[in-house]
Amino acid sequence: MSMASTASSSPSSRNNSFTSFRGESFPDDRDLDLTSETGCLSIIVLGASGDLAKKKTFPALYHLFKQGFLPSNEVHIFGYARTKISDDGLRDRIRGYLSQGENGESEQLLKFLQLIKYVSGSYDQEEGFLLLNKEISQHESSRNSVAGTSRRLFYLALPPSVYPSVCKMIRQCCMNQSHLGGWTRIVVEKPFGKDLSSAEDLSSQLGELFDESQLYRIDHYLGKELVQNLLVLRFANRFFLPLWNRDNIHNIQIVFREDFGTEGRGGYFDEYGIIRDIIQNHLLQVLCLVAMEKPVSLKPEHIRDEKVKVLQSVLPISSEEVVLGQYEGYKDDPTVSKSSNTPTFATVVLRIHNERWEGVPFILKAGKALNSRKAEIRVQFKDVPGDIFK
Ligand SMILES: NC(=O)C1=CN([C@@H]2O[C@H](COP(=O)(O)OP(=O)(O)OC[C@H]3O[C@@H](n4cnc5c(N)ncnc54)[C@H](OP(=O)(O)O)[C@@H]3O)[C@@H](O)[C@H]2O)C=CC1
Ligand SMILES: O=C1O[C@H](COP(=O)(O)O)[C@@H](O)[C@H](O)[C@H]1O
Repeated sequence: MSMASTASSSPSSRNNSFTSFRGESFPDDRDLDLTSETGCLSIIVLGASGDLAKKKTFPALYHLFKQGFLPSNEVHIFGYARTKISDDGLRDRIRGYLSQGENGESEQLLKFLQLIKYVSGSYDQEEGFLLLNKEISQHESSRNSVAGTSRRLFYLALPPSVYPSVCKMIRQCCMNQSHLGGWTRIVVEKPFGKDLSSAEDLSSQLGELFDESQLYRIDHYLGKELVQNLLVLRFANRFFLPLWNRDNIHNIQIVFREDFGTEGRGGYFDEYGIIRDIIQNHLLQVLCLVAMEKPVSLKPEHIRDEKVKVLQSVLPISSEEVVLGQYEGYKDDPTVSKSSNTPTFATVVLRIHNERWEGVPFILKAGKALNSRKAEIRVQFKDVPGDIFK
């Protein structure tokens, strides 16, 4: 049995999910907070010059805009990065990734682009962030918003190495005075750090600056339909329930492949590589959903608890069960170091030591610049006894 999600490579038809696992299907106690959900909203995309911003963040915001969730009289969008470009420069970069009307640019698209302003600055100096704060405050006062009553959402479309300094700058220069009913929230991307110690450091650094309720850790694979459907497939389906175990399943493959390379993303990718970029987060999340026991309920905490048990049952990986590779031409990308040995392809076999999965290999594979673009979960059942088909 194989479940796949194939993405088109045309910019305008890419999957632009903006859902974290705090989506509607997984209600969270924090969603019941009666903090302000109306009034002036500033969305600040940090790293706006980059790949994530153009391929996913701005297109996702555009989808929300088209559906009426980002009314022009309340919302303003700010892009922030070091690259020195104008407002129109940023609009030109993202325009091709936003779905357009049949006759060229729709009025809606033009209205959306007009909501976007760009501010250039560094990630560790006050100067840029003070300027950003000034722009946000100007937008708030133009909407007659009383200081402190408005909402500020900072989306870090940046390599994790700069999260601590960026968060410090936001804390120092750009906070909304939330005691008046508004709020400041921070969305951080995967990977969360580089290894265990950097992840723990990052956690404590962010924890010192923000309350947990202000922090949103995103993994966009959790918003994909195929991934969201896994819970239903596993736990609301009598057909699969009795089969989902070592007695019936021979192996499970969770595969991610892309038919394009890093394309100028070396500033982020080369420091992290395919394991941290894809396997440690997207594929492990999928593995957890495929392998976990039924959670007590759909509450995020209950799902998380079951995922943690799966991860705790994974045996140390054997080096004989790992393959690493780098595609030819990777180092020709000017943003990649000429001496890089960062893997762009990896296969790793994980073994889950528990009653359900003992002896069933979970084969995780991810690669860039391969011959097709697909994300796939392949469940290979055992042969039936007395097979007559060979
Ligand atoms: N690209 C994608 O499809 C997805 C990416 N992500 C995540 O988003 C984050 C950003 O990825 P992506 O946009 O692809 O990466 P990019 O390489 O495009 O980086 C984004 C921006 O960050 C700045 N930047 C890049 N490298 C560095 C560096 N070493 N130090 C400081 N600033 C830097 C650059 O802006 P400037 O120089 O102008 O300041 C760049 O435009 C990563 O954590 C990634 O995991 C998540 C999901 C999908
Ligand atoms: O997180 C990431 O995901 C994208 C692939 O996402 P998809 O939704 O288009 O499948 C990948 O290209 C990128 O390297 C990685 O950072």
